[in-house]
Amino acid sequence: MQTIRQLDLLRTGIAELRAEGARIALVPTMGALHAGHMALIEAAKRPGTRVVASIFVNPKQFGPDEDLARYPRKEQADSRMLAAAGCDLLWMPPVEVMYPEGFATNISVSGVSDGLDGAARPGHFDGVATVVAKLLNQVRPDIAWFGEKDFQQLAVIRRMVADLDFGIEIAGIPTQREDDGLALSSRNVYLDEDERARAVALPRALGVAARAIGKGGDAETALAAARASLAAAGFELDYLTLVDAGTLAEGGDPARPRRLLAAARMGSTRLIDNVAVDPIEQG
Ligand SMILES: Nc1ncnc2c1ncn2[C@@H]1O[C@H](COP(=O)(O)OP(=O)(O)OP(=O)(O)O)[C@@H](O)[C@H]1O
Ligand SMILES: CC(C)(CO)[C@@H](O)C(=O)[O-]
Ligand code: BAL
Repeated sequence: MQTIRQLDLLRTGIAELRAEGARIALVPTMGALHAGHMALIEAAKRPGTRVVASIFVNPKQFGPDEDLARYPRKEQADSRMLAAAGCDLLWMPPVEVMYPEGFATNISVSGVSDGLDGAARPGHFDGVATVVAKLLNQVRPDIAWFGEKDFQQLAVIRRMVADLDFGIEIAGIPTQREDDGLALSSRNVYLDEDERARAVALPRALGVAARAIGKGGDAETALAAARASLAAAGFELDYLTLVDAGTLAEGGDPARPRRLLAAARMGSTRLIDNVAVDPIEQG
C-alpha cells in the first residue's frame, strides 16, 4: 500500500491504479481506525476495484469547544490495518495541503444539514461537505463509501453530490457494533470503564423505541420512555428525534421508512447513534 501526502503524487498514484483499468473506490476517514472502518474497506473491495482510503482530521468540522486537539491519532497502527485489509493507497494530506493559505471556499448544504447534529454542532456539516467535496475532487473515485452510523452526514453528502453533479456513486454500510450493541466509534476510547458499561443504554433505548414505534405504538410515549432510560444511565441528551429516512424531516410518514436518531453525552464524550423504524403497513 502506498502512503501519499502530496497532491501531485496522489494524481500519479491514482493514474497508476487507473492504468490497470481499475475502478476506484474511496473510503474517507479521520483515522483511529476500528472494525467499522474495516467494514467500509471490505465493502469497497470489489473485483476490478482499487481501494483508496483517506485519513484527515478535518479542523473545519470541529467547533471551537470541540475535541479537535484530543481527537485520537494513530497513524502507524492505522496504516498497518489498512495495508492488512487490502487497501491499495492511503491519502493522508497535511492540513496545509488541504487548506493552503488563502483557502476561502465553504460548501453549505441547506435543509438536511439544518437540524439534529447541524443544530447541535453549528458549522459542522459545512466543514464535512467542504472537505468531502475536496476529497472527491482530489481522488476522483467512481464510488465513495460512508457509514450509516453518521446517518445525517450520509444524507448531506448524497444531497451535495446530487446537487453539484459529481457523478460519483455514494454508498452506505450499516452501523457496525460491539457485542453489546454500542456503535463502534473512534470516540469510544474517551469512555472510562464505568461510562463504557453505561453507554450501552444508547443503542438499547433506540432499539426499544424504534420497535415500539414500528409496531404502531405512540411515538411520543416511546420517545419519552427512551429519554427516561438514557437519563437513568447518566446520559445528557442533545436530541432524540424521529425523522423521515430520506429527507430527515421531523416526524416522517408512518407508511414510509423512518429513522430514530440520537446524540447524547456521557461525561465528556459525545456519542451519536441511529436505528431504522420499519414502515407500518397501511391496512
Ligand atoms: N460503527 C461504524 N459502523 C459503520 N461505519 C462507521 C462506524 N463508525 C464510523 N463509521 C464510518 O467511518 C467513516 C469515517 O468515520 P470516522 O473516521 O469519523 O470514525 P468514527 O468512529 O465515526 O469517529 P467519530 O468518533 O469521529 O464519530 C464514516 O463514513 C463513518 O460513518
Ligand atoms: C466524512 C469525514 C471523513 C469527513 O471529514 C468525517 O466526517 C468522518 O470521518 O465521518
Ligand atoms: N464521524 C463524524 C466526524 C465528526 O464527528 O466530526
